[in-house]
Amino acid sequence: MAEVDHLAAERATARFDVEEMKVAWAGSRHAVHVADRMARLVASDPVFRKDNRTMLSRKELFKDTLRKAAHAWKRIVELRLTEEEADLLRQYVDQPGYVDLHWGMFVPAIKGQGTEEQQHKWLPLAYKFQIIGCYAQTELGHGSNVQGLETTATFDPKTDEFVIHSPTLTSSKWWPGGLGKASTHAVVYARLITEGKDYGIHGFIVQLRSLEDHSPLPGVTLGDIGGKFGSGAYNSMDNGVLRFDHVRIPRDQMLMRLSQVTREGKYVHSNVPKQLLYGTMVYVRQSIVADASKALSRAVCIAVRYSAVRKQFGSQDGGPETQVLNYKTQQSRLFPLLASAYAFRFVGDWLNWLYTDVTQKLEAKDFSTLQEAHACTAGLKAVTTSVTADAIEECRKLCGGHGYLNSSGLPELFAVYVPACTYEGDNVVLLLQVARILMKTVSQLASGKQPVGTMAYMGKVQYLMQCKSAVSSAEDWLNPDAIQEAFEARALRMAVNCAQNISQAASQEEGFYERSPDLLEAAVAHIQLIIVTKFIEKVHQEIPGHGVKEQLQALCNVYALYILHKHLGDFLATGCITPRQGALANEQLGKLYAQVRPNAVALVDAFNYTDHYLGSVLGRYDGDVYPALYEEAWKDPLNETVVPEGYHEYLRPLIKQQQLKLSRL
Ligand SMILES: CCCCCCCCCC/C=C\CCC/C=C/C(=O)SCCNC(=O)CCNC(=O)[C@H](O)C(C)(C)COP(=O)(O)OP(=O)(O)OC[C@H]1O[C@@H](n2cnc3c(N)ncnc32)[C@H](O)[C@@H]1OP(=O)(O)O
Ligand SMILES: Cc1cc2nc3c(=O)[nH]c(=O)nc-3n(C[C@H](O)[C@H](O)[C@H](O)COP(=O)(O)OP(=O)(O)OC[C@H]3O[C@@H](n4cnc5c(N)ncnc54)[C@H](O)[C@@H]3O)c2cc1C
Repeated sequence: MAEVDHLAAERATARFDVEEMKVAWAGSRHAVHVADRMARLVASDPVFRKDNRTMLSRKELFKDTLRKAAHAWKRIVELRLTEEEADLLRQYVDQPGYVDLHWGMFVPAIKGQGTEEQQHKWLPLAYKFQIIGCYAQTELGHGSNVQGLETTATFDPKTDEFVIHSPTLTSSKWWPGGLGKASTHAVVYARLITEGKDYGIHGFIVQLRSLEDHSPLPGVTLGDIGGKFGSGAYNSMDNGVLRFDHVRIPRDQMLMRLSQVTREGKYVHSNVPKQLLYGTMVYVRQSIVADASKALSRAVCIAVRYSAVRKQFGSQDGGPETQVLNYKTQQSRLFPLLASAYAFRFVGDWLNWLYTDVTQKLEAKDFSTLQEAHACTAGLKAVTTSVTADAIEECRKLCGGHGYLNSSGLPELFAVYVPACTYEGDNVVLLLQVARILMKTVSQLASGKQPVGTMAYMGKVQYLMQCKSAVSSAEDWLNPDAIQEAFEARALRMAVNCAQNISQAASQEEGFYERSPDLLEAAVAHIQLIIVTKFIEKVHQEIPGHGVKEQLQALCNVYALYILHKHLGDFLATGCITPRQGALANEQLGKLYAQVRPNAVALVDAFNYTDHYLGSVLGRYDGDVYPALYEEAWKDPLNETVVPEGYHEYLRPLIKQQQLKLSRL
């Protein structure tokens, strides 16, 4: 705890119990305690220091990542941490590295697509780090279009092996994290060819490097793909390139849970949907949604605390300067982001529940919710990452000039975060998947088929296509039913409009292609409806703690009315609300910001982030920003010498030359 709390006055104005809000944010009292313990464990360990990260060269940064990963593993083993604790510890280490892909994709791919026998063989090795794995799907020529991958896995019945080959330059695996330098193994996605027939993309476990000296195995060419956006940031990750020259692997290294190749080379597909092959991506997409709320809340925490500390311009009578957080423009830019952080947290929790539920159903051979899981994970991944990436940049601007310094933590957070809009599915490509499912659902309405899950509202088509909002005062917008109805009507009408336009095209495919920009917006409207709905449902639950429910209610309204205001064109164009009702929503939004203002600092305190995890001099808990900024500047390598290197070669001759010229005048 800080000795001098420059934000004490802010904390004193909070009208709710911060400790109970921590519980609401984390999900349970247990979750708060575990997270707290792990965060402090990391913060107090000098190996996990990260304040110098942006000053390291790529090689130093990579070595630092290896050191941190090894040390984290040592601590996990020494302290016998549970899986939950270990995950949190890695999160607080806060440096992207090969372990993210090992635990996040390699292990889940084997769990999801390997037979029990294969799991029994490979998982214990992975769990003990006797092998290190990555997920090698994307190629130089194709990422989004998975069916377009070119790597081949041709079965050779003579030797009972698959021959893995990269037939073209564009078939080189390109991007997999952990592949470049660290992984010994990969789950490689390749076209399965047997008995002369191409059966499409399947997963194979392939060893890449020697377990003795880490050198590439014969026929394997691999390395790192090069430096990436920003200093520090995602450059700690060894995203890699990989080519195979007729590399042989035993037949039983094909992941055979969904389909098999027999000893004779016969292809057998189990009676399951082929999309289960994409299961690892679905799993990671849902975890990326949870991650979005973490990244967004970090940026917002920095911007809120700093905005409370920073003062600009005085009162007209020469009194004290104004905290920039008191400017209405600052509030209208910042508070919707604060509300979004909470919204994403709760929708992330719900998505995690949905994913668990779908997984259990799949195990019982019930595939009925697969489409719902795909639509929700793809759509929520796309919307939450796009918003978060933009929001981090907005938080940088909200911090003025100091936000541009590395020591603010925001440039690195942005650089680390933006690829989330691309990896695990480009956001536009994913939203078009949602749109495809929306169009399918609309087309089935006429046949009387009742939509289910998050599409259930579309079943109210008769009502939602003609309903008119009853809002007649700003306060009416505080009614969750009014909000819910407006969002449902907007989403449905946008989808139906798209479907009608598509039906006028020469073919469904051509119509979809022509209308894809509108479809994107319809998909966003549907996903925003899900986020609003889940926030409203959360607030309806019993939430203990003085004032906690009231604050969450206010944030829920901020989120919904901000989206309504931002996308007013949609609501007006579809006739869901009138211009007057739009103006009333904006009026209410202003009142809500005033309600949030005294609670703002406490609302970000409830994220319970240590100064180490935040990694920002602007976001310090104690608000003592200026001495920290001043001190940080002196740590820059440029300040190691008073006179810079290069002075004698370039500056002195220049200055002397000018002096000489002047003296000749
Ligand atoms: C400051 C420091 C901070 C440190 C913090 C550290 C954090 C670190 C976090 C690390 C997290 C992540 C690391 C990044 C790792 C990245 C990994 C990757 O990127 S792996 C590669 C991912 N690749 C993709 O996502 C590719 C995207 N493309 C696709 O998913 C598909 O190809 C698709 C869906 C676009 C098209 O597929 P296809 O052509 O086969 O399908 P159709 O469109 O024809 O659809 C057919 C049919 O299938 C249904 N479908 C499609 N996908 C799925 C699915 N996943 N599940 C279920 N069903 C699916 C689709 O709806 C159609 O259904 P139908 O009924 O036939 O209409
Ligand atoms: C940091 C990072 C880490 C990654 N880690 C891994 C990993 O561990 N393993 C792995 O296998 N891969 C990984 N990837 C690859 C990643 O999954 C792909 O980059 C991603 O799926 C996007 O595919 P792409 O690069 O082919 O983009 P493209 O599909 O080429 O996208 C280019 C543009 O075309 C647009 N576009 C493409 N298709 C359509 C369409 N049908 N309709 C409209 N517009 C379209 C996109 O919106 C985009 O604007 C990683 C990528 C990054 C950046």
